[in-house]
This record gives sequence, structure tokens and C-alpha cells, in this order.
Amino acid sequence: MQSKTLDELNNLTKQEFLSFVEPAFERTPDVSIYAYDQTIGSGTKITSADHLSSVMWTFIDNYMSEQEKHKMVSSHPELQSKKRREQESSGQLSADSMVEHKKAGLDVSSLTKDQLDRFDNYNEQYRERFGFPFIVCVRYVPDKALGLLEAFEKRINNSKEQEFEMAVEELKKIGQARIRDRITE
Ligand SMILES: NC(=O)N[C@H]1NC(=O)NC1=O
Repeated sequence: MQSKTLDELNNLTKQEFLSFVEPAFERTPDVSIYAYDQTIGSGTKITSADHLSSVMWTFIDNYMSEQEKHKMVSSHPELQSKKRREQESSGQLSADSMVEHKKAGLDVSSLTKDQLDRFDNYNEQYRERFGFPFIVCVRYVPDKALGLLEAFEKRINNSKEQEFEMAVEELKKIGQARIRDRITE
């Protein structure tokens, strides 16, 4: 994906803007529509990548129902699991997720058999306990797969409310990082 300058971003049509930023918050187009309407669409220039993501966060925090947030959380792929491998082979993984997972050392060829088994087990336990996938902004976790396994271990004992709140906060960080990737300041 080619990044854009702020000037280029501010001169996009609505349709161009939406297709450029929508992948930041997967399968949740309302976030991007709101961001367009609040900025370029009403004559306000976007001044930085973080300005844009803060407008997107405002929508998530103030205008999305719990059900909509649940849908957004559930649309993200698991970190490494049988289910994720199936999603990948049937082309259901977004380009951003694939790159992020690979950089975090999550592809099968980078993991030991033991690590792969642990990811499979944690993902299954997590999904059964909470009903949505374990979400973490992988690029901010130190030690790649080891750090992610540690995060899983810690969070699996939280309450459903804590984890749901955490999942939304992590998605906000993922979206912000993806927006930063897309804009050259
Ligand atoms: N499950 C999960 O957290 N997936 C996401 N995390 C991240 O940094 N990119 C993703 O696709």
C-alpha cells in the first residue's frame, strides 16, 4: 500500500478517502464515513495522522453500540490458530493483518511446534471463554511470539468485560498504527 502526504489525503474524493482508510478498522466502514464527514467533508483539513485517528476514535468511543463494537472485534483474525490458518488459505485475511502477523513472527514457519500448540490452545480457550478473538496490537508487543504468548497467559484470566474493553482499546491502537503507515507527514 502506497502512503499519501497530508496534502494528497485532503484532496481525495469521499470514495477515494474511504477506500484508502477503511482497512484501518476492518469491516467497520462507519468509522471512516464519520471521519470523512467530520473533516474533509465539512471543509476541515486533516492536520496529521493522529488527528485523523483521534476523529475515528471519537466515533468508536461515542457513537458505536456495544453490538457494533462486538462485530468489529469479531471481524479480526485470531493470532495464530487452526481457524486463522483456514481463514488465510481461503483468502479472508486482510493485507494489513498478514503483514502485521508476519512481522510479529507469527507465521507457521517461524514458530516451534510447542509454540504453535500453545497458540492453538490459548486461542481455543479464549474463544470459548469470551466469544470473540484475542486482540492485541502485535507491533507494540516486545519479543514477538514469546511476548504474545505471555500476553495471552496473563489476559485469559480476566473478566469478559475487561477483555472486551481491552479488545476495543487494542483495535484503536491497531487502527492508529495503520493510519500512521498510510500518511507521510
Ligand atoms: N487478533 C489480533 O489481535 N489481530 C490483530 N492484531 C494486530 O496487530 N493485527 C491484527 O490483525
